[in-house]
Amino acid sequence: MMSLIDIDGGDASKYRLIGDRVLSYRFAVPHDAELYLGDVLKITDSVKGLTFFAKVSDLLHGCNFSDPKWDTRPHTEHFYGIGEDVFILVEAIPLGFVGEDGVFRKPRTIPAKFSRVEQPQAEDFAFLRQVMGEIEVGVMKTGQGVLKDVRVALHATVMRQHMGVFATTGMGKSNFMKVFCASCMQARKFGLLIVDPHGEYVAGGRSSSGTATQGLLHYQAGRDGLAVFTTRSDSFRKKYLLDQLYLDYDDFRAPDLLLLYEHSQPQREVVEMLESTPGSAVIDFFQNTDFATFDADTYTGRHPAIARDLKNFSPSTLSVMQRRIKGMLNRNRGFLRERGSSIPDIIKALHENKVVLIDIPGMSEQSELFVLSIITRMIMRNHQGEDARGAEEQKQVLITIEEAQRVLGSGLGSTRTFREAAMEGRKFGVGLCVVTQQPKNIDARVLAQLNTFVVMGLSDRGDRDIIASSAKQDLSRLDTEIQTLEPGEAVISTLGIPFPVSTRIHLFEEYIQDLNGRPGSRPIEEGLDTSF
Ligand SMILES: Nc1ncnc2c1ncn2[C@@H]1O[C@H](COP(=O)(O)OP(=O)(O)OP(=O)(O)O)[C@@H](O)[C@H]1O
Repeated sequence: MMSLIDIDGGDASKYRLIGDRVLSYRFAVPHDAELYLGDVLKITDSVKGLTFFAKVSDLLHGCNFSDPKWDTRPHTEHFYGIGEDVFILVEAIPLGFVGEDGVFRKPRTIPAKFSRVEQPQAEDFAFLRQVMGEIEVGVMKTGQGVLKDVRVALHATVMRQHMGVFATTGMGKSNFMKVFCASCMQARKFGLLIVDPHGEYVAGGRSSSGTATQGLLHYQAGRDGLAVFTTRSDSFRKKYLLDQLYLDYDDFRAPDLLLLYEHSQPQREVVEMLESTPGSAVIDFFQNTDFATFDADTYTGRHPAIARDLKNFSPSTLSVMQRRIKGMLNRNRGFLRERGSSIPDIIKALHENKVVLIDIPGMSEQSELFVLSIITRMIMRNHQGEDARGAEEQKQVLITIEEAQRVLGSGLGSTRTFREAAMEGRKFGVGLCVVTQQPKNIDARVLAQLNTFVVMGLSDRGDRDIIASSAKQDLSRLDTEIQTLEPGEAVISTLGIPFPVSTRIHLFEEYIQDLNGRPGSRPIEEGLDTSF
């Protein structure tokens, strides 16, 4: 019979590894030991001289008695007592191991039988720290607490390989995105584009639970890493030294209309026909043509080529398109004008590795997608052009798409621009940050392209299953943990970190206070007062 009496005696650990295989460990601990799901433990294999790390994935009651009903018989306690034959069996998932060279590696071997299992000490955290990248988002979580010394940071170089952020509403997605932005402003490793129709990223607002939040401008020490293009009033812009957002007619292409309206087959064909015609020509043609009398053969206006292309379409189809273009101009008149666009400045700021915030508070969902679609297309064209010209250094840009199921769903090709970015972007240094509450409504081919998964509490089993099957690391055994995540907690699976890491995301306000707290940093108001 197995004995749990420790051969080392005294205060030595009674935790000893008894099994099981390369990808799953099992060990027994005393029946009254306090361990929690998600606890990170250290396993010292003194035979091979290796130190393993593992995370508790399950806890079960165990005993050495052959009588299966021992614990339900009357007076059980009286007969047996709760001694060392009654214990807790712990199952754990390996994270990796460190050899004598001090390098952290994926778990490809098994610790020796009866290796000592214990809580890691401060000096052990160096091993976990060495696998982290530059874009800090939180600290490593363990069971009930956190490992304050192990900051979780994503690797900047893998961002072009697309990231997904998955969270049910209220789980802390907005907070995560702001923390991510602040770290990008600090690290300046790639350009990050984010379009905000709610006006909450610039100077804060209210969280989903009603508490006041701060914005990216409050991270005063990182201000050089932020460029804001906004549709807000002159006074707001001047106060915070922001740029005004403009798009011009030539930024527009007919397929952008597909995001704004449902299209019939003939209308779709009109859009496709005009796909590569400059937006200014398309707008001018539709603004100045009377489709009640339009005849391509006798057309004498400024755009004979367009007239020829549209020769075979019915006047009613063309009239509908005319109304839509008028509606599009009306809807977006806050930033869309005939000539003069912010796009070159936006791309320049992205290539200076800044966070570029497009702040369009109060705009409709259609306007948000319209702006995002145009900027995404312009970035893709710019990067494809640079690639063709054989530019020496490839710039990296990450484009955020919030509520991504709207444009990356499995439906019709209404979102070609985004699909193209998802499928081919990485070749040109363009990554997508796909944010959604409903991963199961995202096209599976797009999910398969994502290499970083930030999972923040998904209540729907279908959503969790789809994430587990799409992630490059095995998340299926973390299902219980994902189900029980609290707001602000995440399981992150990413390239460069050899295991899925449970993370307590920083609270944005505390994080920027920490970042701002360096000598020389000033509060936001002070910075503004001295600007004028
Ligand atoms: N890392 C964190 N630490 C502590 N509290 C957090 C953290 N993240 C979020 N919270 C709290 O959880 C609440 C919801 O956060 P947040 O507004 O970011 O959620 P959300 O997922 O963006 O919600 P919605 O989808 O409705 O916008 C807020 O009150 C916030 O303060």
